[in-house]
Amino acid sequence: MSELTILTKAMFRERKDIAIAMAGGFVAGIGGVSLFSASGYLISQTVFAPPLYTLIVLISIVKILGLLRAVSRYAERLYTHQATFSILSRLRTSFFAKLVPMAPGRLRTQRSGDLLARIVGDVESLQHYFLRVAYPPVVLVMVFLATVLFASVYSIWIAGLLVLGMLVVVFIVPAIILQGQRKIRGRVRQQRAALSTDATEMLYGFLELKVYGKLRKREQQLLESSDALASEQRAAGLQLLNGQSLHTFVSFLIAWSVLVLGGYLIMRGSLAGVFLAMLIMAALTVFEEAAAMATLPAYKQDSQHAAQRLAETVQDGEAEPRQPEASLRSDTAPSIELSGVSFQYADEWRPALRDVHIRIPAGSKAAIVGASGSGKTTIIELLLKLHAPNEGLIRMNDTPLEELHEASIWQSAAVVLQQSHFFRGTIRDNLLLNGDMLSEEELRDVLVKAGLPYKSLDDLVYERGENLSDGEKQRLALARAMAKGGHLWLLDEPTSSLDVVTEQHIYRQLFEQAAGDTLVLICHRLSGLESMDQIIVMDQGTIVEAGTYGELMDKEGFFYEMKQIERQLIGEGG
Ligand SMILES: Nc1ncnc2c1ncn2[C@@H]1O[C@H](COP(=O)(O)OP(=O)(O)OP(=O)(O)O)[C@@H](O)[C@H]1O
Repeated sequence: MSELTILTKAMFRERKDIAIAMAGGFVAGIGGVSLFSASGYLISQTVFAPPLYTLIVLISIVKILGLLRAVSRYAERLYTHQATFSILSRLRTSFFAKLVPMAPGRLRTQRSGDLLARIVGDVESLQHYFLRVAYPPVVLVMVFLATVLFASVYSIWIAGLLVLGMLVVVFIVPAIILQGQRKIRGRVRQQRAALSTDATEMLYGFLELKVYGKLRKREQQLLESSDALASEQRAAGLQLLNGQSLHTFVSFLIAWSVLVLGGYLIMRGSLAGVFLAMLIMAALTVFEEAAAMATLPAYKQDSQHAAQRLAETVQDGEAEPRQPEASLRSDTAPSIELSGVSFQYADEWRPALRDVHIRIPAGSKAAIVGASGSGKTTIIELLLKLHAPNEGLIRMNDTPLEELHEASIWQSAAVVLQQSHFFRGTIRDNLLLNGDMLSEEELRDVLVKAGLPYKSLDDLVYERGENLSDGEKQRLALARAMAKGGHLWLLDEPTSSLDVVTEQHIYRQLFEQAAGDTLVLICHRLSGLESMDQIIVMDQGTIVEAGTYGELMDKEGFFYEMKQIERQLIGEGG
């Protein structure tokens, strides 16, 4: 139950609304019982032709009780829902707050469709915990006890029968339903996760599936997943209906038992006959109030499982690191030093980086080149503190990275990652991710510098930048970094989809803006690296060469070889 602690805490914060809701629920509950009991009594009384004023008083009481029940039920609904939505918003913010720091690490390893279902569905299903699991039994027991107390005034036996009925509907029937729901709900959740993964994959991979002629097969698979989910849901629904029927059966059984017992007590002379209808009506109404107990197990199962999965999502991941106080100075270009850095991704069998030593003086420009998979991106991710090295030390401005608050690094850095994400909105929205206060003029200027002079700030960007070419996406990502600025530039293959002419134009603008800043550029193309202060050549997680362009060419080593191959490929000659 520890996963539900966060829920309990959120509920505690809404204690005022919950207390009002409970008061409302209690008054509505006993109002209902009193209303129907009074009606039963009124009907019985009419047989004795009582004086008119007695009937008037009784009818007025019935009317007042009806009104009281309606008003208090309204208050109960209003406050329970108010509390539920507040709890839900607290849960969402607390869950997302925990999720954000782990985004680069843990979230990448999860199936995105299933994760999406978890984040949205599981948080939503927690809203039922208060409304359908924690709240109803408390109010119900209060109403039951009040009814039992009321019944005991007339007959201790009938009161005892009601207690017995209460125990059965509050504990035994839900326990039976829970037993059945446990298995079925587990299967429903599995199928739902499978369906959302299949749907997400089909949505994202639609074009590839179509081109490779696999769309039909995937559609079939999706339909099968959907049918399987529907059939499990049907089974769960049926089981729940059976549970509700059992509940209704027990309720009627108790009401009939009250009738039989009441008849017996009347015959024995220990109960006045005029009260029998009242007691039967009280029994029927109080069990009707208990209808929520039949659906409670299903909601309990769902909320408990949702809380457990959410807790797993945020707890099993890389532990949220406690952020140190020190900040990277954002007003000057930082120096960078990696000494003996090794790093291995969690589920990988070989290290991505092995004993890497790099020194990038403040304000200098370094290019990292090397074969695909040689660990270049990993270096940028380590510099951004998205992961921590397994061995060795990374320093910025001579301060170890673990002593620097990660947000201060992100704030100082202008970053272009290999895959940038674009949001639905306009070019302007996508440029101003940080809400930076740049004028229209400055934003347009940035677009021109990044090689997008033909784009307007109001041009629409579809979800994930679907309406942009790969080259446009890269230029928009560069424009975003330029708009943000900073004294540390971390650029991971920012121009790999661009033609050489556009690339050179952008580099000129970029280097002009970054003059005096520290810049790390990962690139595959080796042209234009002459101006870099150092070039680091990587292979299989290690540095095989480092030096200026001239030094590396003179050395005729790894870089020289790569350059020769590139020249042959593009027919540059000489
Ligand atoms: N998130 C990850 N989880 C597990 N392994 C990873 C992850 N990212 C990268 N790797 C592995 O780490 C190694 C280095 O990857 P990295 O992305 O740093 O290479 P790279 O030199 O930037 O490659 P490329 O030029 O293709 O972008 C590769 O073997 C890769 O499979």
